[in-house]
Amino acid sequence: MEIIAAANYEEMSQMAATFLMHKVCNARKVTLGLATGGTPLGTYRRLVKYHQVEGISFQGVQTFNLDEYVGLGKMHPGSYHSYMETHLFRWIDIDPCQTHLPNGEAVDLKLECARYEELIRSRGGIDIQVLGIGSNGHIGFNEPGTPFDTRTHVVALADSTRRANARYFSGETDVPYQAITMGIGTILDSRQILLLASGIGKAAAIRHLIEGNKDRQFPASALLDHPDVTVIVDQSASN
Ligand SMILES: O=P(O)(O)OC[C@H]1O[C@](O)(CO)[C@@H](O)[C@@H]1O
Repeated sequence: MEIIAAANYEEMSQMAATFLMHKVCNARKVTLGLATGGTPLGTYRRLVKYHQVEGISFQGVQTFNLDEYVGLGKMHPGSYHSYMETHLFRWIDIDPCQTHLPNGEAVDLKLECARYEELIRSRGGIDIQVLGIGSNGHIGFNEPGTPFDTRTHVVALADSTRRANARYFSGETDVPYQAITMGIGTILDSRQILLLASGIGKAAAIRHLIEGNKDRQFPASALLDHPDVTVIVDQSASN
């Protein structure tokens, strides 16, 4: 695991965008695994700039997002479909047929998880998976206690996660109770992983990760088994 220290959020975002652009520019086709939340927003802003200012094309890129809330329509402002459209997809020339998220409105959620898992596999797997980290160590929506070999599945969200994400809704009561998330096993299948952490609220989680003890109660520690993980942390997250 390579740990890179950035001075601040802006530098972390620039480093992450450069890392991703390197892959996009050097391969005819690339599959990115994408995350939501506050952390990757600056990275996405920079990817948009690479397209709009430098003319870099995303036509050879396909994407798979980590997760989606159960019960929210794609157009719901709190959905991750909506987040991705607002912050990235609508501003770049990516083919909409090449952007994938789980369908949180599926009638049969188990079937939807199997479909998503199979789609990732049949499309050749993920080249680089971008991850944020929850203050409790969650990756995607895999909460503490999740076995490290899980595939895409439905999860009950931890109260702390619902509280942390209430800022994207009109209040905590509006935050869904369940989500579909790639499993930890699905994430570990990615050929490369780029984990980003910013802010003092992530410092304890980053310390825990760097300590290097695998622990099911700390989902991010599953990454210790992966051969190609880069972690970019800003100064406040590395304290
Ligand atoms: O980047 P944030 O907003 O701190 O969120 C961290 C993590 O929490 C989630 O938003 C889920 O709660 C993940 O998607 C994200 O990686």
